[in-house]
Order: sequence, then structure tokens, then C-alpha cells
Amino acid sequence: MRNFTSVKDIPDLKKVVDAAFEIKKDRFAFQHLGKNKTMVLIFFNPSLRTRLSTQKAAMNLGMNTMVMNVSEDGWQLESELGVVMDGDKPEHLLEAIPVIGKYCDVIGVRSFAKFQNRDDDYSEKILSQFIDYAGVPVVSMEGATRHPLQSYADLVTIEEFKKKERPKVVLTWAPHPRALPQAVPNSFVEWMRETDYELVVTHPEGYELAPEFMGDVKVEYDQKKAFEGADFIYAKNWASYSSYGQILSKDFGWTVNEEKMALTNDARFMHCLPVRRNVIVADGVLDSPSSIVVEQAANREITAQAVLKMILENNR
Ligand SMILES: NCCC[C@H](NC(=O)CCC(=O)O)C(=O)O
Ligand SMILES: NC(=O)OP(=O)(O)O
Repeated sequence: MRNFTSVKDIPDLKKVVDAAFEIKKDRFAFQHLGKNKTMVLIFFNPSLRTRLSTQKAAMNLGMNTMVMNVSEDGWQLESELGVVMDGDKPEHLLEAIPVIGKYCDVIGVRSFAKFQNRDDDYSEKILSQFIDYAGVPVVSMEGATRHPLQSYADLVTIEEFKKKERPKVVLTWAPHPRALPQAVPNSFVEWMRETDYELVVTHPEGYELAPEFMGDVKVEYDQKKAFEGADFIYAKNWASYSSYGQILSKDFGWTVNEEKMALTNDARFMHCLPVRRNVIVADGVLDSPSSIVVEQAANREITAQAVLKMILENNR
């Protein structure tokens, strides 16, 4: 594996789950791999978990890390090709990316969907320029259409907490005041489809995810029906794909609450965080023993480390 931007970069899903559990046993056993290696983490958008867990993962492997919030600390970067740069952006990605690549051995990039143009977002315009011009391996720390470090941690968390071989996993849309990207749900579905779990997606009409991610995954428009017998409830808001970037509903009838959780098979509650309390999910669920959101976030360190370990081993 050179770059990590989707589940398709993973050669064998079972092996990477085992690799994560191996790291969990002793996360400092591979310090020799990263000695004198540097990771640069570039953020076009805010972060708490990805920033800290990926840095920690790199440090566990003996790497040095440098973090840059491009939107605040650096020159504003132009990404359009062939433009006359007489506006507010002093530097082009075409120079910035290879320069960053000269200072490090691995680059992590976070660049969310901009919601200006669906084709630009779904072609991963920024992330693919990093892959083309960096000269070193690139790890997605949430692109426009996927959040693979999150999904890998989600999978490991389900493996840790599942009580039956083939759990029923439900991805439910929930309301939110802002338009959020489809990266987390797309990616979650993409990873879950590689397992033999029973996967059901539930959302209001108009919130269908891109067909390339959904394939033949079952959509149940009745949220309560979807919750019946579920072993895991994964909540997330996303903006519409078909009416691209639009908020079609803020219906609090979709908030995950105790009454709905009672329909499940004593399900565990998951969310990638940050989560808006009493909008996405009621306090009563988030503060109950069924919530595993903190354990899920803790696994971000483990799976980021597993990814970096694979990259360091393969690019020696
Ligand atoms: N990295 C995990 C989620 C990041 C982002 N959430 C957010 O932007 C939430 C912001 C807010 O709640 O206002 C998303 O949905 O893709
Ligand atoms: N879940 C997640 O990626 O969190 P951050 O946006 O805080 O990094």
C-alpha cells in the first residue's frame, strides 16, 4: 500500500483488523519503523480527533510530526488549473504540494467537500493533486467523499463490541443545523459492504447516498422499522447528494432517543464525533452504557497507526 484514501487500498480486510488488534496489545513495539521519518499533517478544515490520534499514532511508531492548518497559518492556496492568480491566493497547490513532500516521508491531508460543484468534490480534486504531486505517500484524513481512517476505526470497534458473528448494523441519518459532507456515511457504507454484516441505511427521502457507494445496500425509509433488532446504531447527518449540498429536512423526529434505542437488540450507539447533543442524539442515549463513542474515537489512534505502519513497511 502506498496511499490510503479508501477501503480499496487495503489488500485484505481481515488482516488489517488483526493488525489493529496486534497494535492494541503493544502500541510501542514498532518504534524502529518510524525512526528519522517525518509525517506532515495538512488541515484545510478543523479537527480534534484526527489531528491528535494521527499525530499520536505517528509518534507511537517513532516518527516526527509537523501539523499545519492551511486555512489559518499558511498562504491561501489556489487549486484551479490555468487561472490568472491576481486574486487573494498567493500560492498554487502545484508548488506547495511538492515542497511539502520535500520535508517529509508521509503526508496526511484533510480537505472536506466544498459543496460548490459535485463533480469537483466527487473527483477528490484536492486529495488527488496531493497524490499526483507529493512524491511521498498520502493518507486521507477525510477527503470530500470518504473518511477511511474513521471507517477503519468503526470496523475495529464493531469487531470489539459485537456479540454475534453477523451483527445488524444500521446507519441512520439524523438532523443537523448545517449542511455536512457525505464522506463519513459514504465511507462507512463502503467499508461495511466489505464485511458480511447485515447493513441497513435509513434516512428521509432525498437523502439517498451516491449509487457508487450504496450499490445494493438496503434502504429502509421507516427509521423505527430499521432499528428493530439492530446490534449497532451508527448516527450521522449528511446533506443531500441528489440536491447537492442542500438541507432538505431538519426534522427532530429523526433524532436518536431512548425510545428508538428500545426497539433494538440492546444496540450500541456509535457516532464519529463531533456530535450535536439533543439534535443528532438525546443526552439519555449518549450518556448511557450503550454509547461507545469514546471507545470508537480511541480506536482512531490504533487504526491510524496500523495504516502508517503498513505505509512505512511498504515504502522502505
Ligand atoms: N470528521 C468527522 C466529521 C467531520 C464533519 N463534521 C462537521 O463538520 C460537524 C460540524 C458541526 O457540527 O457544525 C463531517 O460531518 O464530515
Ligand atoms: N471523527 C473525526 O474525524 O473527528 P475530527 O473531525 O475531530 O478529526
